[in-house]
Amino acid sequence: MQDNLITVDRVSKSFTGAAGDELRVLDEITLELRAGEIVALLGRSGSGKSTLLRTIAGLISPTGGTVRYRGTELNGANPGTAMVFQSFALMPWLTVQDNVELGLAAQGVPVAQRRERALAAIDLIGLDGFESAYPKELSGGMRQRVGFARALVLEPDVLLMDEPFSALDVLTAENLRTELMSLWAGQKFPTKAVCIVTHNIEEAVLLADRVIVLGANPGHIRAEVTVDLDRPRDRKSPTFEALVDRLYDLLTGREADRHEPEPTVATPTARPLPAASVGGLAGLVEIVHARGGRVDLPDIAADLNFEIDDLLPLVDAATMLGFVEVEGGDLTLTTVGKDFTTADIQRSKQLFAEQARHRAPLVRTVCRALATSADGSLRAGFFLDLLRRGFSAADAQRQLDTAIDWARYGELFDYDTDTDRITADPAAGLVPETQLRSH
Ligand SMILES: Nc1ncnc2c1ncn2[C@@H]1O[C@H](COP(=O)(O)OP(=O)(O)OP(=O)(O)O)[C@@H](O)[C@H]1O
Repeated sequence: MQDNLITVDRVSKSFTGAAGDELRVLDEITLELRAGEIVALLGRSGSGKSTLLRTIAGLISPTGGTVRYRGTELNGANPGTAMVFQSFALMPWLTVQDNVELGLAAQGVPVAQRRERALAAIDLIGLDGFESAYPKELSGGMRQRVGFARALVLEPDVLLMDEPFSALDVLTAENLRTELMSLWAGQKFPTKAVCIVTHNIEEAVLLADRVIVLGANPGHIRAEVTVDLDRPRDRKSPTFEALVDRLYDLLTGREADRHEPEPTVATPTARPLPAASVGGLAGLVEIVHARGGRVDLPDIAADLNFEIDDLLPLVDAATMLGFVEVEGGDLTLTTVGKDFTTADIQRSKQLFAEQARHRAPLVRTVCRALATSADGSLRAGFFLDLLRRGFSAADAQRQLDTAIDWARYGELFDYDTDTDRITADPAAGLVPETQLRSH
């Protein structure tokens, strides 16, 4: 049996918003990190990956449930972990050597030993000769090497990594991943397990033994997929591609066991609007049409050089509006989607408006509220206040911005910067014309 290092036991986490409202970010997460394995936490933006990783590191305390390290419940920072950050998080005024020594100094390790251990970590991670350099003198890839050395020098049982390659260019990221994997395969790697947060499916399949797929609203475990492929892994092998397809499916498909209401009846907080502009989602529908009405998602992501986080909101938006359907990693154009993309601009706007009004919960809610208003207009703050019950302030604003973008295109309503009000478009027929607010 594998040695269990960290246990996350029914962990939930809520944050308190500015208005005193509670925002649930993690919901009853249970998982184990065991010696000898690399685990990827895969999910879209906002699914709580970073919050979960920080909870494992003991930097955030859970609202419910416990995190245990070797059987002992955490009470502060997890002594068995060290973290590599996406942003590198180096001290600009310290040299490479001093940056790497920092954590050892905090642990009270004597100076001579600190030097020796830091030099070994610097050597291991390929930074030999850069000991006296300052971060600003290094390329992004070299800076992240310092990030790795600084974590590895602590010889943690579990190395935690929060999107460590996503701030690097493609080639640098690939080189660093490959090097990391060969170190992991060798005897010198000073940690027993790795847990990496990523929104990049291929990265997860490339690195991990197990991929834990997180869903959002609130963050929960959707599925766990074992990656039983020999290393080094070949991205082009059919088994690799099949796993990528499966993970795409898990990230885009509906969850049978969760009661996600249909967009036609859901409230704006139960089915948030995906962060997609009209241009973006219309572009995706156009591509699906141009490719014969059916496409493989991983293929278009690769062709367009898109990362999953860029593409999925567009897929979600097009699905919410009923323009495409998703199944098994494939996107299929619907009849209304085909009409939308082939019709003339006026008809296309009309179709968009009809779909948005019925299938985009926030657009529907705003339309209804405007219809019951005295003059077809309401303060934007009214909607923001309502949204703050289910979203953070920034997310509530983003939701309203998306609704306005969609409604403006569909000529349903618009935002008036002078008055800070949302106003029905006379053409939409939401309110009798005699009632409309005059400008
Ligand atoms: N300190 C905080 N206070 C309030 N809300 C927070 C806080 N930290 C995170 N959140 C919210 O929790 C949700 C999940 O955030 P988190 O960063 O964990 O997600 P993620 O999956 O890592 O996303 P990303 O890939 O965008 O970082 C988001 O809606 C975010 O706004």
